[in-house]
Amino acid sequence: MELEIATVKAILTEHDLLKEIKTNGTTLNTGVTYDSRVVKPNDMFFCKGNFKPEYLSVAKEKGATAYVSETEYPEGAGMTAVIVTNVTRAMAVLSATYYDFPQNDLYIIGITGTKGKTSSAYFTHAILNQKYPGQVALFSTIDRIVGPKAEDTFKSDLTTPESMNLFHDMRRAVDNGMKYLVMEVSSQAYLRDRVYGLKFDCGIFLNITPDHIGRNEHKDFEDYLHCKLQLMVNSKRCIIDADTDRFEDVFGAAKATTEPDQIYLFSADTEAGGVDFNIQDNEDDLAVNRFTIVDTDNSRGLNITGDYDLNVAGDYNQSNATAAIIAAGLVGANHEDAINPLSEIVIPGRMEHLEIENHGTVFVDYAHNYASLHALLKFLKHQYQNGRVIVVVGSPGDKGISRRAGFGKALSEQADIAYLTTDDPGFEKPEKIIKQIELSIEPNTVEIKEVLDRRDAIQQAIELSGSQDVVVLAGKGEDPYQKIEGVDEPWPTDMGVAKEVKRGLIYGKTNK
Ligand SMILES: CC(=O)N[C@H]1[C@@H](OP(=O)(O)OP(=O)(O)OC[C@H]2O[C@@H](n3ccc(=O)[nH]c3=O)[C@H](O)[C@@H]2O)O[C@H](CO)[C@@H](O)[C@@H]1O[C@H](C)C(=O)N[C@@H](C)C(=O)N[C@H](CCC(=O)O)C(=O)O
Ligand SMILES: Nc1ncnc2c1ncn2[C@@H]1O[C@H](COP(=O)(O)OP(=O)(O)OP(=O)(O)O)[C@@H](O)[C@H]1O
Repeated sequence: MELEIATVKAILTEHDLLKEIKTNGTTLNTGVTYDSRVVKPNDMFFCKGNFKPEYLSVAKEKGATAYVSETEYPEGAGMTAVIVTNVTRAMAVLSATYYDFPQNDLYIIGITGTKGKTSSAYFTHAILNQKYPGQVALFSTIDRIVGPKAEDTFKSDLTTPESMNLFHDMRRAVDNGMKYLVMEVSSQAYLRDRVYGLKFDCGIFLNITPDHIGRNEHKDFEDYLHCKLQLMVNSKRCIIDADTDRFEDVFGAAKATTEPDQIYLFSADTEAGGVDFNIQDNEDDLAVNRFTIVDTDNSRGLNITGDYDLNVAGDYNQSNATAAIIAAGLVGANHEDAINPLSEIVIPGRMEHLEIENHGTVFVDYAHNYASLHALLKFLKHQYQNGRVIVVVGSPGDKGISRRAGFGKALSEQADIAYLTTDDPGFEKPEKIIKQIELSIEPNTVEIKEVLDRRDAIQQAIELSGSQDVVVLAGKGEDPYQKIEGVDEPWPTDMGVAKEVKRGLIYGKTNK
């Protein structure tokens, strides 16, 4: 792979991003990076985000010969300086060029929504992989799959990677023979130009509720919505959950660039008119999640109507699965292709459960804002009508401030006992975060217990529970870290702790 300076000039000019190029005579770069720690000789270095000029000095020392930046730096003297109007956009278009436009060899399905992106991505991947084995890549919050071998699956750092990593991983996927890519598209991906210039073959919009507002994220809800809508604007086909808040905005964004016959709507409201597919909920308890997709408009020609059993509980997962079934249906997967993968699928950290004799059933779930915690607790409360809903939850520091009030509200509405504890406090004090959640709990609705140590909180919640109760460990899913003051402290996962407690209860000792 290489990038000629003449090509850099042409691409940046085409995208109206070039201010000037001050060349040091180098005409070709053999590598690209935005991290001085991994620079190799003759790399092109991108100065982005919370960049510090000393990183450029390090990059130069290690042999980088060109840099791309919005301003010229004395530290870059002697290097080719590519000065641009917007460095994250420049990084996106130049990364696509460097990796030789892998997107052109992939059918790309992008999924956005405040909740359900990962679940829908796993459902879509599973169905397509059944139809086209070994040809479907997945870029999700949990895993990235870029090929059929074990070494082609690895953990993700971000929901949607930085553009350079995105195109790098797409190239790997294409070289490994992948033909389809299912990827989550966070609002941050648009805010930070991670998918700038990318056209999606199919875009899915699931839902929107307030989240991701605050420092480092969106300035307000309208900005959050605006970013999410960009997936509809940039998709050739659109699938929309018609039950979403702000439906008219979402539909409007889709219609702006997509012909009506390429927009597919579905609804969990069986009475809803004007949609292409209705979801009929046949049974949604913990053992069975059974639904039927009813086609209201046979002219769409997809062979996906019929009954489905979903292995992941939660009525909201019927909507996530329907979006996935339609998306896969658009590239040839039919009802038969979808039945088995959906009836077997397991998604790490989503609705994982553990039975503990004489104590409650423990659920580990990634619910970490109002909408998801509310949906989860409402579902479980309905399932465990004779028991109590005991929730262990905290809220992360340094981001998603609105989640704190959201947790308080969801707990007030559905929980019986709440253990307020630590979850990725970052540079904030967990006791302060806990107080903020507590202040949002309606008086006399929930019994509140403050237990700062998450391990203790989980243990106490399980020990307190009786056989009819449900214990919900919310927010972390299968996350193996606690983020504390800039350090990722290893965490045995919520399920790991629950299993330890179970062993302790069985063998008469705890493993603390
Ligand atoms: C606000 C935000 O999105 N920031 C992302 C962004 O940060 P940044 O560009 O400022 O980078 P930085 O890590 O502060 O460092 C500045 C630059 O200096 C470079 N550097 C740094 C140190 C050094 O020694 N040398 C060096 O060159 C870095 O490589 C970087 O290019 O680029 C970094 C990668 O370069 C990301 O890790 C970082 O994500 C942070 C950690 C983050 O938490 N992002 C969240 C908000 C996020 O993106 N979430 C969404 C949504 C998830 C959801 O829907 O739930 C996601 O898509 O994951
Ligand atoms: N459609 C939905 N509506 C409401 N809640 C949902 C929905 N889908 C999933 N959830 C809840 O949200 C949690 C997270 O789901 P999932 O990981 O699929 O969403 P996500 O959009 O990828 O989340 P995030 O952006 O936080 O990574 C689930 O564990 C479940 O509790």
